[in-house]
Amino acid sequence: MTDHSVAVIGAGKLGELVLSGLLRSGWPAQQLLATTRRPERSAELAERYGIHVVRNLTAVTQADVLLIAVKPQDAAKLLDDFGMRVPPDKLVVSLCAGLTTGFFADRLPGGIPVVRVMTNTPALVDQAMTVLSPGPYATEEHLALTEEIFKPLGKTLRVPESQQDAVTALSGSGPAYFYLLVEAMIDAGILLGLPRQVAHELIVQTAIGSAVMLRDSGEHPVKLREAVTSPAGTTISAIRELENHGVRAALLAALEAARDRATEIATQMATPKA
Ligand SMILES: NC(=O)C1=CN([C@@H]2O[C@H](COP(=O)(O)OP(=O)(O)OC[C@H]3O[C@@H](n4cnc5c(N)ncnc54)[C@H](OP(=O)(O)O)[C@@H]3O)[C@@H](O)[C@H]2O)C=CC1
Ligand SMILES: O=C(O)[C@@H]1CCC=N1
Repeated sequence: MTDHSVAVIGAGKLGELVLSGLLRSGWPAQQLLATTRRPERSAELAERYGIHVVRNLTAVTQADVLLIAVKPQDAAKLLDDFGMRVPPDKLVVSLCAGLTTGFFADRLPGGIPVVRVMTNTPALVDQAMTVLSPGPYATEEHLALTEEIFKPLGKTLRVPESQQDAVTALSGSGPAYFYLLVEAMIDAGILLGLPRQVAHELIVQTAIGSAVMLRDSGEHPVKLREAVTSPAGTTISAIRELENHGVRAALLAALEAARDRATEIATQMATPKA
């Protein structure tokens, strides 16, 4: 276990998931700090996790690693407040969708390393997909430290920063697409006359079984789907309807829209308000 201290700057939904994961993995509470905007949120986190919730400037001064977890739209104001006062020995890790490492480097003193990270909400059950990219001044040592923070929360991968908007569209937002599919399939069970609880249990277990099989078999999804699809059987009747309704095309368009939105956020945030 590292002896580094970590501050989550803007501990909302995602920041809390990261904090709780670090505590589960044995990260000492006295090496964790959090900041929030609202005092009632600070009190809630301090009580729930026994960590120090402090002012941004205190966190920036005291912690070694600063995890920036505010909404992208709040990041410029946050950095206006303390960016230029970040001491030189800190590592800044951005969890913000869309924002580039350049956005942060422009608002920090020269030489501060910046790493861009996209993780996702299955961090809550230590099954996150966390993807890292080095930004200005980030060395192998900084990437390794970032991995040390996120590895206990699930899987980690490194990609060039140019791929991060696509990563955001796939794995960052990805849990939402699966939940939508599950929700729709449970509704279909209701349509077919099953009690809601039964439909829920069938679909959740089918989702878990399919996901574990995809991961553990290493097989291509086409092969796994073909094994379910009997000639003139039930599955192909359903698949014909999915294709007729453009589900595949809808997914391609949806993920492209998510990627484009990430890029647009960065452009909007980089442009100072007139
Ligand atoms: N939710 C998700 O699934 C994922 C989110 N992300 C990224 O994570 C980031 C956070 O998202 P999410 O957790 O959903 O959003 P939330 O709104 O839940 O969290 C943001 C937090 O930032 C706090 N905050 C805002 N301004 C300040 C400030 N000046 N000082 C201190 N704290 C501040 C807010 O405090 P308060 O509550 O007191 O107002 C809030 O708790 C975003 O950039 C998002 O793109 C990335 C991957 C997945
Ligand atoms: O919807 C969003 O913008 C954030 C980023 C990825 C997941 N949630």
